[in-house]
Amino acid sequence: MAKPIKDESHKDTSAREDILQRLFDTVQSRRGTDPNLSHSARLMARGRNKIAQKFGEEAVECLIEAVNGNRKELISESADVLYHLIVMWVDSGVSPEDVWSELKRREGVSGITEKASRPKEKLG
Ligand SMILES: N=c1c2ncn([C@@H]3O[C@H](COP(=O)(O)OP(=O)(O)OP(=O)(O)O)[C@@H](O)[C@H]3O)c2ncn1[C@@H]1O[C@H](COP(=O)(O)O)[C@@H](O)[C@H]1O
Repeated sequence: MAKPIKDESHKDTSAREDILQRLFDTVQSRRGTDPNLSHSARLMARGRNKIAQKFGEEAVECLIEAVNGNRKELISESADVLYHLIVMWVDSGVSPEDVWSELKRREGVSGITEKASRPKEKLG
């Protein structure tokens, strides 16, 4: 039998948001600095397509580790994905608060309920 659903939305997530916020602030501070001294600066200097390509590559590496059941490597690749996602946010002018707000807006709404409420596509 499936486990009952628990509401976890009351839990304090500030520590998790903190490290991502700090990483975001660091990457943002690297914008326009010497690409020889900062990997983030080098990546942003190479442009949005390169940033997106690197994010995609890291995401694929991450899913390969998940599919293969390699927990340790999945953790490492997940950190790479989050770093490259943050570089993409900085480059695109998206702040962590923008994303947290969207997640907060969705809190408590089951994906199943949300999907069922979408307008049905007309056939034919
Ligand atoms: N979390 C990370 C992080 N994760 C991965 N990487 C780097 O990402 C690079 C990925 O290497 P790849 O060979 O895959 O990519 P590439 O060098 O772009 O090469 P190509 O694929 O284009 O050939 C490596 O150099 C990693 O060290 C990171 N670089 C920086 N950070 C964080 O960002 C902060 C600022 O770093 P700098 O911008 O370098 O000062 C650091 O203090 C860290 O907290």
